[in-house]
Amino acid sequence: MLRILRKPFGYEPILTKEDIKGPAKKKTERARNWKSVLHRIWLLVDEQRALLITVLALVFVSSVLALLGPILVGNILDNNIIKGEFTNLGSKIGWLIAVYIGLSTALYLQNYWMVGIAQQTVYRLRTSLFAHLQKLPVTFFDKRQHGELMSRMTNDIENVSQTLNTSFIQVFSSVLTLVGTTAVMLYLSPLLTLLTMSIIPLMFIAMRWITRRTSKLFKEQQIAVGELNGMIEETISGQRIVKAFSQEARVMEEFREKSDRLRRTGFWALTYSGFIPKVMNTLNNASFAIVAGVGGLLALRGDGAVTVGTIVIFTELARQFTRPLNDLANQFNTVLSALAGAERVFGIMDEPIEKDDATEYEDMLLKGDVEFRDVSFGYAVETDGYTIENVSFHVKAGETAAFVGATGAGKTTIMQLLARFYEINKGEILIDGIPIHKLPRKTLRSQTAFVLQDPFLFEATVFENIRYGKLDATDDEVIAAAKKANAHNFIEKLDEGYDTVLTADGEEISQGQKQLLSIARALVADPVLLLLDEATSSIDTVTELEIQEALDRLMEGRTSFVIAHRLNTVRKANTVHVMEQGQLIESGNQEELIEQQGVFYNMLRESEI
Ligand SMILES: Nc1ncnc2c1ncn2[C@@H]1O[C@H](COP(=O)(O)OP(=O)(O)OP(=O)(O)O)[C@@H](O)[C@H]1O
Repeated sequence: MLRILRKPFGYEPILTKEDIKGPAKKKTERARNWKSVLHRIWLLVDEQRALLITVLALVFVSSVLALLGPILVGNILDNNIIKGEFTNLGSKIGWLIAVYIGLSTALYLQNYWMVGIAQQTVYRLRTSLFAHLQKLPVTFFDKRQHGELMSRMTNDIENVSQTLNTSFIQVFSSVLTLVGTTAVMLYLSPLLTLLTMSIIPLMFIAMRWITRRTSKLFKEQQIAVGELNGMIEETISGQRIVKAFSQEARVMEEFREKSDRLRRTGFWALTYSGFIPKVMNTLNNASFAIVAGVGGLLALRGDGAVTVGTIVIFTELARQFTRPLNDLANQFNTVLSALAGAERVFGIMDEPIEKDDATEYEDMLLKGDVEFRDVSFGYAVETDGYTIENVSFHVKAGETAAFVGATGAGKTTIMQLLARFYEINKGEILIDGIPIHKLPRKTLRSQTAFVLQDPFLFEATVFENIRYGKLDATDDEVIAAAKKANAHNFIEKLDEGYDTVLTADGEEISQGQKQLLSIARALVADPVLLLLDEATSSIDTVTELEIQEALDRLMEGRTSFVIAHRLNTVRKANTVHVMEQGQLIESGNQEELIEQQGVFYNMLRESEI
């Protein structure tokens, strides 16, 4: 456990060292190949490269002007004020004003252009990543957590954006300023340079001392923020459960505890980090005092090695010297983590996309005759073996095939193979006699519709949600489909009818109504092949009948594959296929299967359908 930092504010050790530091390998978050990352960002800058080079030139100009200012001031002091020589003072002051106006203009322009370049580059990066995500196969999404992908899309891109916006210029100008300042200082007085620099090790020691403490505390604060946010999200989305189980008081207590933990960590993290500018200031002042004191003594000696002007230039340059050091130290981690983020983004953009090499049947209008011939498939064959094995069946155009079997038997897998979400390992799937891998996915999917158990709704109007199946459908077509799907009546009763905006989880409508919307969506799409996962959730009898009727209308004239949970559906199907552990163990129409007195017969008897 952590050592107790201090007691007075009730600070107590909360997390173990491992909690705060995290697993060792997570600590160094660096790009493996930063050169290639930089090169790819350079490519993304695209037609703005000339502007970027102009910005870099401006950074150079501003760094030089920032050095020139104090040098001119020193010169005026030594050669004009002290000597009482005022003839060229006016022109020198004119130059001084010009230098500072030039500096401000260069700084303004470099920031203005850099922000533009950064935003445009990040826009390109974000758009390319999103476009690439759309082309990736389902297998890619299987392997990754959605949260991780969301983080690529948001956090990583935001990091790159921040770095391009500010860090890029800052790092470049800091390096230039450091080099320039050191050179001028060394030229003017090596001794005073040494004295100015003597403060740097002290600064590093002080910074290290503070950051060692703050980084732990900030991590702890981050964890506390994460926990608090997680809890808030959970409580808001689970509000009903909280209320139903009367957990309000306990939830409030837990919230107070978490919020208090955040308060305590926040207090110490900010207190310690607040020391940084104070310590830097003190050390800067010390450096100022040393240079002024020693420089003054040297100037008094009057041998001309150090003049009053030199001291003024030095104190000004010393101030300029610590700022870039500070900036570089601050930017170091930001730049590293942005590069690592960019590398992760590029990693996704390098993932192979789902290619449609076959173009032969691009414009093919399907009839809907489907045949599986000894099809075997596994999600990860090498490690887990086949999920479905040697499956064969034939569904003629316009017929309905029902699939039944225990959970995990492989019914959904058959549907996914039909939509070509995955490629089969053995055997053949023929659609209208054409092997499925020769049919472009777009051709196949544009003539296929899914009606899922838990229909997915978008945060959009009812119109838009139904039109998702065919984007160019007219309002009249949508309404006709809704009527056919028995959805029209309930839609009319919604506050704004077809213009009512639904939320993503469709809270304002019932489960059954969601099903009706999803049937309307499929009707608008007017597919040849219909893949249907019948809902298992119990729905009131009236809605159930409406759904049945809507489904009958939807299935009419199409080849339908139904994962069936209702006897009624099985009864209407032309063929019923019973699956068990990835194999088709019985096939036939209902009467034949009952006659066989096999698995299907037993399922019926035990009311499993
Ligand atoms: N994307 C996937 N990656 C790896 N394995 C998967 C994937 N999808 C399904 N599986 C596995 O394949 C097997 C068959 O699953 P499938 O969803 O086809 O069964 P099911 O008969 O449709 O079951 P249910 O009625 O519960 O939906 C299961 O063991 C499941 O864990």
